[in-house]
Amino acid sequence: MVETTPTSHTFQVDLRGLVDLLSHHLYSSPKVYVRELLQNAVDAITARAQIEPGFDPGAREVAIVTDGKRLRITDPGVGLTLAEVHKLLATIGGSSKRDEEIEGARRDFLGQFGIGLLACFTVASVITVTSRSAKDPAAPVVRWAARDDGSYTVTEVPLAEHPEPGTTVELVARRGEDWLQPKRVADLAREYGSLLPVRITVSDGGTPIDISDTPPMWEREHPNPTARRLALNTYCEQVLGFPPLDVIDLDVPLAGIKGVAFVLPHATSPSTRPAHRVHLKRMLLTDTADNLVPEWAFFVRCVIDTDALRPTASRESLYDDEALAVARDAIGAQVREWISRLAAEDPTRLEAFLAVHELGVKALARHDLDLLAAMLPWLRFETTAGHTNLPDFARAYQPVYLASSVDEYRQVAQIAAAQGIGVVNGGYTYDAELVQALPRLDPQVKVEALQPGVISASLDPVDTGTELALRSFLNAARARLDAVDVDVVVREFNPVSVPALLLDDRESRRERQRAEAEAEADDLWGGILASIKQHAPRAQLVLNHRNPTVRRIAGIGDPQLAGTAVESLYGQALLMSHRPLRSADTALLNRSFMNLLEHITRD
Ligand SMILES: Nc1ncnc2c1ncn2[C@@H]1O[C@H](COP(=O)(O)OP(=O)(O)OP(=O)(O)O)[C@@H](O)[C@H]1O
Repeated sequence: MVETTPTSHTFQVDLRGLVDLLSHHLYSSPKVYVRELLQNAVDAITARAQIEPGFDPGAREVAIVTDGKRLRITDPGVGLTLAEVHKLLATIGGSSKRDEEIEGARRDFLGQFGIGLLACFTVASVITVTSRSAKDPAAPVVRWAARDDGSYTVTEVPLAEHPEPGTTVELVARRGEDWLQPKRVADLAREYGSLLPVRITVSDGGTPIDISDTPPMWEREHPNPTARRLALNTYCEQVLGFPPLDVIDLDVPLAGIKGVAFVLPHATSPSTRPAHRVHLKRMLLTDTADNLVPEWAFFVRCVIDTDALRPTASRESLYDDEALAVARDAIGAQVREWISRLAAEDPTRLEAFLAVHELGVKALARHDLDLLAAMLPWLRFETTAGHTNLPDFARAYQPVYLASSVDEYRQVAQIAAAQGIGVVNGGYTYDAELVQALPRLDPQVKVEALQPGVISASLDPVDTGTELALRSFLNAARARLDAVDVDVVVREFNPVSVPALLLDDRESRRERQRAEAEAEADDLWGGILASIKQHAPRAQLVLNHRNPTVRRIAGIGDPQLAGTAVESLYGQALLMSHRPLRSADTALLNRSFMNLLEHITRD
C-alpha cells in the first residue's frame, strides 16, 4: 500500500544477518577474536585507572584460561553496571570509548566502533559476560549471555560469582572449532598482546604462562650500543625472519610513532608489497601494513608502535588519512637522514648497503638533490671510462654524453672510448634521470644526448687518393646494402680492431621498422603505413680503413665476393649493436654466410 502522507519509520534490522556480517565478513581471519578480547580487557583497565586514583595497570593481570571448548578471560577493569550492559553490550555499535564526556581520554582506548565483541562469534556460539562495576560498589554482578542467532539474556547473579570489580568473558566453542585450543590461544595472545602494558597470562588449567614481553625491544635499556644492536638483530630475525643489514631508529612524535626500520639484507624489487609490523597502543594491528613508508624506501621493513594513527574498522590496517601521510613523510626523512649519515661517517657500511640496494637509492636520489649530492661519489655508472662515479667522470670528460639505451651505448662505447668521448650508459633504470640532474648540482657540467653525429664527426675521412681508389668497391658495397636501406662510407678510426660500425639514429630506426611493417602488411594497413613514411637519414655502415681486413676486402677484385664480404661486415656490425634483426637482415646474413662457405669450399 502506498501512503499519501509521509510517516516516519526506523530501519528494521535482521540481527542474525548483522551478526553474521560483522563476525564473519569484516575480518580476514577468526583469529582476531583474541585481539578483540585483549583489547576490551586492556581498555577496561585503562578506564578504571582514569576513575580510581592509585590504580596501577602495570601491576594488574589479565588471565586467560581455556580447555579448548570453553575460554574465559578475566580482567580487573572498570566493569559494567546493568544499565551499561543494556546500553553497550546489547547495542551493536554501542561503545563507551567515544562518549562525549571522556572525549579527551578517547585516544587512550584501543576500541571505538562498538562491534569488536561480535568478532567472538566467528569461533563461539555463545558469549557470556559476567561483570562487576568498579564505579559503583553497590552495583550487583550482571550476566549478559548472547547467542549467535542474535538473542541474549541479562540477569543479576550472586556477588560470589564475581567478587572483585572487573569482567569475565566466557566463550563456548562452536562445534568442531579448534580456535580455543590452549596452544593456539597462547600463540595468538603472544602475537597480538606481548607488548601490552598489562601482564597477560594464558593457562590450560595448569600453571599460567606469562606471554608479556615488554617494554618493546627498541625501548629497552642496554649496557652499550653494540649490545642493543645485537638484541635488535635477534629480534628482527625472530619477528621478521631475516638478519638486518642495519637498523634505523624511528621517532615521529607528531604521529606518536616509535620503533625501528630494519634494512633488508637482500635486494628487493620496488614493486614487492612491503609488510610492516604496526602496533597500535602496543597491540599488534597488522604485520602486513603496506602504506607506512614512502615507496622509495622499499629496502626497509619497520616495526613500530603508534598511539595516534587510526585503524580501519577491521583493525587490520591503518586508515590512509592525512596523519598517515605526515607520518610516512617523517619516516622517509629519517631513512634519508640515515643514508646521509652513513655517507658522511661510515663509507664502508654504505658500500655494503649499496652493494645490495643501489637501485633503491638511485630511485630515492631522483627526488632529492641533497641526497644525490651526498650519494654521487658512491653510486656507480657504466661509462666509457669503466664503472665509475659521475663526479670523477664529469671532471675528466666534458660534455658528458648520455646514451639513452643500453643498445645505443653498446653500439658506440668502444669507438667513443678510443676517441676520448665520454659516454654514460643511460639505459639502466634511473641512470638517465640522475645524469640529467648533474648540471643542477654543478652548473659547470654539461650533459648532452648522444647523437650519431658526435661519433661520426670524430671519424677521420680517408685521403682523396684512397677515396678515389676505393670508388668501385664502394659502389658495389652500396648496391649490396641498398636492399637493407643502409649507406656505406669509409673512414679511419680507432680502435683498429673494429672493422665496421653501424650508425643510425632513432628516427631512421623507426623508419626502418615502419617500412618493414608496411612490407608485411595487407593492402589497407600497408597503405596507412605508407602514408606516414618519413625521409629519415639512412643508417650508415662506416668501414674502418685502418683495419687490415677491411683493406684486404676493399682490394678484392671479384665484385661478387667483395659484396659478400661487405654483407658480412654489415652483419657483424649489426650483431654488435644488439639491435633486433629485421627479416631482410636475417636473409642477408644467411646469404652472406652461405656464400662465404661456398667460396672457401670451392675447388
Ligand atoms: N571487558 C570489558 N570490560 C568492561 N567493558 C567492556 C568489556 N568488554 C566490552 N565492554 C564494553 O562493551 C562495549 C562494546 O565492546 P566492543 O568490543 O563491541 O566495542 P568497542 O571495544 O567499544 O569498540 P571496537 O568495535 O572498536 O572494539 C565497549 O565499548 C565497553 O564499554
